[in-house]
Amino acid sequence: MVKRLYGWMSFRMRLKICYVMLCVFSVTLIITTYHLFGAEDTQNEPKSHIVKKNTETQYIMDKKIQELENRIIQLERNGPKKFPNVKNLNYKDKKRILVSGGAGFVGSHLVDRLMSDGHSVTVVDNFFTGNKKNIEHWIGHNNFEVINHDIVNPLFIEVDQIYHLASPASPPHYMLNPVKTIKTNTLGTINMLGLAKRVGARLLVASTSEVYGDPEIHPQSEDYWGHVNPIGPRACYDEGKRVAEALCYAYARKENIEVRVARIFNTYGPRMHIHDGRVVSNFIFQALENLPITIYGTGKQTRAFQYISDLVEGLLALMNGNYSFPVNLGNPDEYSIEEFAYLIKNFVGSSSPIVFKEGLEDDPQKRKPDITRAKTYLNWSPKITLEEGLQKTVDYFRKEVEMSRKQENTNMK
Ligand SMILES: O=C(O)[C@H]1O[C@H](OP(=O)(O)OP(=O)(O)OC[C@H]2O[C@@H](n3ccc(=O)[nH]c3=O)[C@H](O)[C@@H]2O)[C@H](O)[C@@H](O)[C@@H]1O
Repeated sequence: MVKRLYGWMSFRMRLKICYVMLCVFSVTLIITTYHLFGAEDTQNEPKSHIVKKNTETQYIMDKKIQELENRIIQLERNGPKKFPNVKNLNYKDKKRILVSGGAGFVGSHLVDRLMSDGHSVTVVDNFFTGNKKNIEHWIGHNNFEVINHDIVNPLFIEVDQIYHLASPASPPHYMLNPVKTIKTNTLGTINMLGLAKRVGARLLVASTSEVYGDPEIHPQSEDYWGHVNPIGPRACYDEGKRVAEALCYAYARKENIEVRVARIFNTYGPRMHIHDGRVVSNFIFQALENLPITIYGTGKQTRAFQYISDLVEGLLALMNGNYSFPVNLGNPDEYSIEEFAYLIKNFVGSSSPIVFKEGLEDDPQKRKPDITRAKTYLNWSPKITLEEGLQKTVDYFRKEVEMSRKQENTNMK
C-alpha cells in the first residue's frame, strides 16, 4: 500500500513531505533539549533558591569582568605607555630636581608640576607613607626616575635643586614611631644638606606651622618663635622640623648653601589617604560612609585649610625666588573644627551624627597663617576657595571609597 502510494506521489510532493517531517523533528528536538538541560521549573522553585542562583550568576559575571579588566591592564602595560604632556625645555632651562618624599601627598603633586614644566625629576621615597600609585603615571618616562631609599642614609646623585619633603606629616603617623620621625627630620635633613653642599644645589625644606606649637599669638607670622612642648607627643615632629630649620641656616651660614624654608599650614586635596588620620580626610570619609563625624576635644580649636595646588605654586615661587628666610604657605580662611564638621556634613549631604571625643594632648588651639611675607616677597596668595577645593577632594574620596568597597567585596568572595 505504502509502495503504491509512494509510486503515485509526484517528486515535488515527496519533497514537501520530507520538509514537513524535518520541521517536526527539529521542533521536537529543541523542546526535548530545553527540558533536559535548560529551563528548570522556576515557577515551583522557592524564592530563596532563585535569589541564590542570581547571586551566583552575578558572582561568576563579576569574576569574569575582573579577569577581563586585569587582562586589559596587562595588555596596556605591554603596549607603549602614554604619559601626561610635558614641556620641551632646552638644555639651559631644564633642571635636575630631587624630590624627597616625592611619592607622598604633597610630593606627588609637586612632581606632576615639575614634570609638566619639562624638568628632569628624581623621586626618593621609602614608601612609609608615600604610595607608588601617586607617581605611577610617570614611571618609564625619560625625565623621571624613582629611588626606593630612606634618606636617613646618605644619597649620592647629581642634582640642581632639592625639594626636601620626606617625613610623615599626619599626627597619628608621625607619632607612630617618634624616634624614626626625629631621625628623618634631623639625620635625613643633614643628608639632604650634605648632598646640596656636594653638588652645589639649592635646597627647600618643607617645614610646618607646627613649629609655632600651640601659639600664643594669632595669626602666626614668621617672626614668632613658637610655643612648643619639647617633651610632648608632638615633639618628635615639631622639634624635628625646628631642628631641620636650624640645620638649614647653619649650613647656609657656614657652607654657603642656598636654602629655602616653607612653613606649610594645613593642606588638603586628592591623593590624601582615606585613612590618613587628619581632619579633612577623616571628616570626608566619615560623612561619605554616614559614620559618626569625630570631633576631638571641644571643637572650638581652629584651623585654616589650603588646597594642594596653591601650596605647589607657593613652593615653586619660594624655590625659584630670592627670598631665603622662612615663609608661611597657607590659606588664612579660618574655621573652628566644629564649624568644619557641619560644613563637611552638609557639603557631602550626609546623615552622619557629629560626636565629641577626648581632646588630643598639646593640640594647637588656634592656627591661621599671616601670609604677608609670601605676598610681599613671592607675590603669592592662595587662589582656590574651600568650596572648589572640597568639591575636587570629595569627588576623589568618593571614587576611593567605591574602589575599596569593590576590593572588599572581591576579597570576601
Ligand atoms: O594638615 C596639615 O597640613 C597639618 O596636619 C597636622 O596638623 P593638625 O592641624 O593637627 O592636623 P589634623 O590632624 O588634621 O587636626 C586638625 C584638628 O582637627 C582635629 N581632628 C582631627 C581629626 C579628627 O577626626 N577629628 C578632629 O577633631 C584635631 O584634634 C585638630 O584640632 C600636621 O601636624 C601638620 O604638620 C600639617 O601641616
